[in-house]
Amino acid sequence: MTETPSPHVIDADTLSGGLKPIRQLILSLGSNLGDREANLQGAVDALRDTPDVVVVEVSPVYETQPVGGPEESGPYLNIVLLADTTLNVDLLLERAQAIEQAFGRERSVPGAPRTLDVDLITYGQKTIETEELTIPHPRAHERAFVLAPWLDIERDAVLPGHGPVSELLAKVGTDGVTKLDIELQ
Ligand SMILES: Nc1ncnc2c1ncn2[C@@H]1O[C@H](COP(=O)(O)OP(=O)(O)OP(=O)(O)O)[C@@H](O)[C@H]1O
Ligand SMILES: Nc1nc2c(c(=O)[nH]1)N=C(CO)CN2
Repeated sequence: MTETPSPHVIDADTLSGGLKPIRQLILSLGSNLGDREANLQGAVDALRDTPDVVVVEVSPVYETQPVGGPEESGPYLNIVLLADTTLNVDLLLERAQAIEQAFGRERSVPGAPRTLDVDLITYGQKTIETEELTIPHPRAHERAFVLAPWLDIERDAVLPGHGPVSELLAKVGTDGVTKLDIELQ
């Protein structure tokens, strides 16, 4: 008896010879508790130490007024990173959350002050909608604390589904976000 080969789907990874595709990734990092600068620098270092993640650009540091969250929230320091990765997006979220934990992040109410927040803004051109993850980040287009530092490191950046970051930032405005004279390594 001859065996019928089982049908299988050839995905993009298979077509590329089994090599995992490289995705360009935008990450937004924020801190408004503890030593905010040290928290951000530590997170950049931890991402640099992550196998299969190459940090390509680190934005200038911005001090930003808290958006949402409880009234007592203090100002944030925010940065944006551009990285290349071959990690799949679930592993990336896992890594981002492990780094948040390592910096003492406690999850309480949404928007609560935090030592470290790492948000995935884009993952290549992909659109992802699962229970754990929405990519592009659903609020990135309206957040000057994401758009301003992103534009600094990628002048022609485009947020998939929303358009050029320069146009989004012009719409949102830059009230409440101030570029600082701090350079992270
Ligand atoms: N693009 C994304 N990046 C990071 N987390 C995401 C994303 N999309 C969905 N999530 C989910 O959101 C959950 C809550 O994340 P978090 O506590 O960091 O929210 P937040 O930072 O308070 O608010 P916001 O999502 O508005 O930035 C996470 O557990 C994660 O599963
Ligand atoms: N300025 C500022 N405000 C926020 C931030 C942040 O990083 N910066 N993060 C939030 C939840 O992710 C909610 N509000």
